[in-house]
Amino acid sequence: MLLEQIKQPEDLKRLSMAELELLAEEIRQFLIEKLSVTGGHLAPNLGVVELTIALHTLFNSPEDKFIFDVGHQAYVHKILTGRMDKFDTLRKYKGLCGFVKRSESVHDVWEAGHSSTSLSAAMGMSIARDLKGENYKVVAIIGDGAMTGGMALEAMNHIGHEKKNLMVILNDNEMSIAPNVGAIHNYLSKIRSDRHYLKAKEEVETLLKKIPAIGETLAKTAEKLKDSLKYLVVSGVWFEELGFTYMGPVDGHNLPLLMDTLKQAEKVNGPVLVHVVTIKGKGYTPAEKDSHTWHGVGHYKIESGQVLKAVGPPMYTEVFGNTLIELAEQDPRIVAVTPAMPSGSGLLKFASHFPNRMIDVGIAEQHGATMCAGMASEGMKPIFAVYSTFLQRAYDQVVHDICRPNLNVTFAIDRAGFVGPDGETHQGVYDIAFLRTLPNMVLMMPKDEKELRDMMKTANDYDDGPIAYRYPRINGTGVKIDEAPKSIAIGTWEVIKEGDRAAVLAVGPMVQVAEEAAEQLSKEGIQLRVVNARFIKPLDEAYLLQLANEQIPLITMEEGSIQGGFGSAVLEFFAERGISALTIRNLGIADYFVEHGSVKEQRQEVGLTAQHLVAEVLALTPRKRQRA
Ligand SMILES: Cc1ncc(C[n+]2csc(CCOP(=O)(O)OP(=O)(O)O)c2C)c(N)n1
Ligand SMILES: CC(=O)[C@@H](O)[C@H](O)COP(=O)(O)O
Ligand SMILES: [Mg+2]
Repeated sequence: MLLEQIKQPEDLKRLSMAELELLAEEIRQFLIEKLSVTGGHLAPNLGVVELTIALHTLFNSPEDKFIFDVGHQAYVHKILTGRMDKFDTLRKYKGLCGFVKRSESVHDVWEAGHSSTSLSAAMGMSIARDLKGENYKVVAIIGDGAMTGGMALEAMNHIGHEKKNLMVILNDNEMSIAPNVGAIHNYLSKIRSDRHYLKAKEEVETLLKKIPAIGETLAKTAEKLKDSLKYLVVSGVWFEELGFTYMGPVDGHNLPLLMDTLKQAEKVNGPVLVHVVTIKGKGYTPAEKDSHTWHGVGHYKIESGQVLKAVGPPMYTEVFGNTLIELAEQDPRIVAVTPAMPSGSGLLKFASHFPNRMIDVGIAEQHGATMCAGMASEGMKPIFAVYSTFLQRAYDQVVHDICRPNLNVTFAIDRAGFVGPDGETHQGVYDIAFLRTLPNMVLMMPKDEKELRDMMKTANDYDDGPIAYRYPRINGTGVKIDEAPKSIAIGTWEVIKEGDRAAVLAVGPMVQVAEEAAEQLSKEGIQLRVVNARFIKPLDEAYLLQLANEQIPLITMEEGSIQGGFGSAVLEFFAERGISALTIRNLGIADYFVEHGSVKEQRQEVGLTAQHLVAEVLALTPRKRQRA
């Protein structure tokens, strides 16, 4: 196996082209086999096998810098940089990260997870390089989906103006997670498919080569002819207009051609964009046929291509999608907006019911949020369906365009809390802190999927400004959800279980954790009160004052950052009222980023389990345990 001989990129340089092509196939088989057990981003990585081999063969990482946009397509890079033997731990707790990770390798120079940052990082590294008087290569690898992200366009604008020496590899597989959307996507399709342009360009180039040593003038004229042909045939090569030398489109699976093109690109002065056309899922038929599903998968059977789904009650996401259909049938104001995550956000079925009321704006959270504000200002009821972590990208729009003018935008915040294998770049653990501080915002989290439905109804009946419900990337509890959803009075909490030893104010899935702890404690005669703190903003102030009067020790519990989170809100509430003689503990995520693993392992790591809560209650109220 050639693959076993590749411990570092320089090992590639001694291979023949035929061996490199054989290596590509070995890497494909390796990925298909390993990921059938670990799961992961299979289709994106199958699409960049040749591209990654070419980059590591022609350039010299880590002196030359490879910047992978999103970084979900860096498995081949990891294989070629000495981490092949760690793939059994891919996305596992304390194992190989599913994204680029500086602490894993000197070859990992830029971490991401969120899309469209690579060009800005490349510009920054190029400026630093030039100021240091060095001359290494800076190469950004960005997908056609990521290219639709606003940051990428901001960076293109700057790069094209400054004319720094850097290379952008546009990996164009026509897919975001779902089929790519937008004018840039359409433009790329046009360039990709403009056969007569490509043929005419080849003819002109062949003709030029046939003319023996042509004079300087004629050569310049011929070059202009070729360029005008480009402008003539392909309406304004947008990238060239922006100041890049555009090269391509080139077949990203034809290793000799790809390497020739990259060698040419390396000689270009100033910014160069190489348009590489690839097939997402290349080499594994199920993934090629349906790269949407195979963008990110769990375990699967290689032969059948059957992806093994987690058994159990429906995911919160599925309940959200189904309930939104029920609400939309009653309320024509409802429009769902997703930033490139129609499937992940559970909106595919909604889209089939209401094709013109589900809008995928591409990887454009900022645009999506403010577009919702525009719709709300005209009387619609937009539902911005967004992962907690990706909502971070649109924070100013939430503040400036939605909360300040108090517009009727609903935020359906999925992946709220720990997300498991995607790890630290994707944890949905900051939105409580960054939303609860905003005037006019209402923020809820349900204890189960039935309450999610009620919260969706509450939000739909609420027309007094922005309102958000957040829900986790886990299965529901299995509670019956056949009743019509009912509105909940804004700012009211729910006492799940009475108790006098201490009271836990639990947010979302922490209610189940608290109930488990209460059951354990009750066996020892200790009654823990469990309160479903389903409104994070506004707090249930009347109930908090009642708790203060009872002088009962309080524990807040949230799967979110302690700093600025729900617990902080409770502390602020009492402090503002001069109520200080209370015993309060805040359980949540301390001040650090929690890495990949399972949700269970992440909760265990930060102390959000029933055992931790039991210990906290006993420590808080050291009265002796009575045997029941
Ligand atoms: C800001 C942000 N929004 C959404 C996502 C979710 N996401 C991850 S990969 C991806 C599609 C990327 O498409 P492309 O850049 O074309 O890469 P490909 O998977 O096709 O190789 C999306 C939408 C993200 N990572 N970051
Ligand atoms: C790389 C990326 O950001 C997405 O593919 C993300 O991993 C999807 O997350 P879910 O699997 O939770 O939909
Ligand atoms: Mg793509």
